[in-house]
Amino acid sequence: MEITFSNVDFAYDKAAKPLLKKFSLKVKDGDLIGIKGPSGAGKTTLFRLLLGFEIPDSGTILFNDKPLEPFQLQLLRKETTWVPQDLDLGEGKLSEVFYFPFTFAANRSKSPDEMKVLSTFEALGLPKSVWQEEFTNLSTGQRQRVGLAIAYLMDKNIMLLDEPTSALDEASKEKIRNLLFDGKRIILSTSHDPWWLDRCSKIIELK
Ligand SMILES: Nc1ncnc2c1ncn2[C@@H]1O[C@H](COP(=O)(O)OP(=O)(O)OP(=O)(O)O)[C@@H](O)[C@H]1O
Repeated sequence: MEITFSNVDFAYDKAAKPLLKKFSLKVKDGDLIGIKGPSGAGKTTLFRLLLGFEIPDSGTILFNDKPLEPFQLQLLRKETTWVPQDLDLGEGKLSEVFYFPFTFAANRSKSPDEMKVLSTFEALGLPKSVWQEEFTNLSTGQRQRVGLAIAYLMDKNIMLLDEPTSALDEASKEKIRNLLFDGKRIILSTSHDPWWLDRCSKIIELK
């Protein structure tokens, strides 16, 4: 698979200076991309453009060499998981809310049994006890690892990770990298974390 941003300009406020100016990037299977830059530089906006929530003012975004027309966008979305920095699964015990992302048609076939979920939690250093906890009572780092567990279990070819290590200790970071990075899928990550950026195959800096 291949994703290409070619000379993309984008502004939310069309009267203001563009947020992204002539942004170009080519990524392919096995790439682990780190996108860094100050808050507000447009890192998350790149994900929104890729998923078609925003449209470039000029330039093109290609998925497997084809423009993101509705059909191609649908194909891309099917292949993609986005893990936000602060996952919100709503109210309820984790064992109840965990399956919500697996209720969507594109993910239903990936819905894991409880044993698989708990063994993934173990691999990410999450104690089994969190399964019966209220999701909203989990720590930020635990919620983040739940999001990454969901991404792992969905097993998509493209992962968009927002600050994947921001609330994690070094041991957990290592576990997450080992679990998610299989050398085959595309991982696009926003990050301020030198530890994570050091392990990326390519770093993009937004000003
Ligand atoms: N839907 C929107 N409508 C208008 N402006 C927006 C919208 N989303 C983001 N912005 C603005 O665009 C700029 C870039 O936002 P973006 O979330 O892409 O930044 P970021 O680099 O991911 O920041 P952070 O590191 O804080 O997450 C910010 O100034 C933000 O306020």
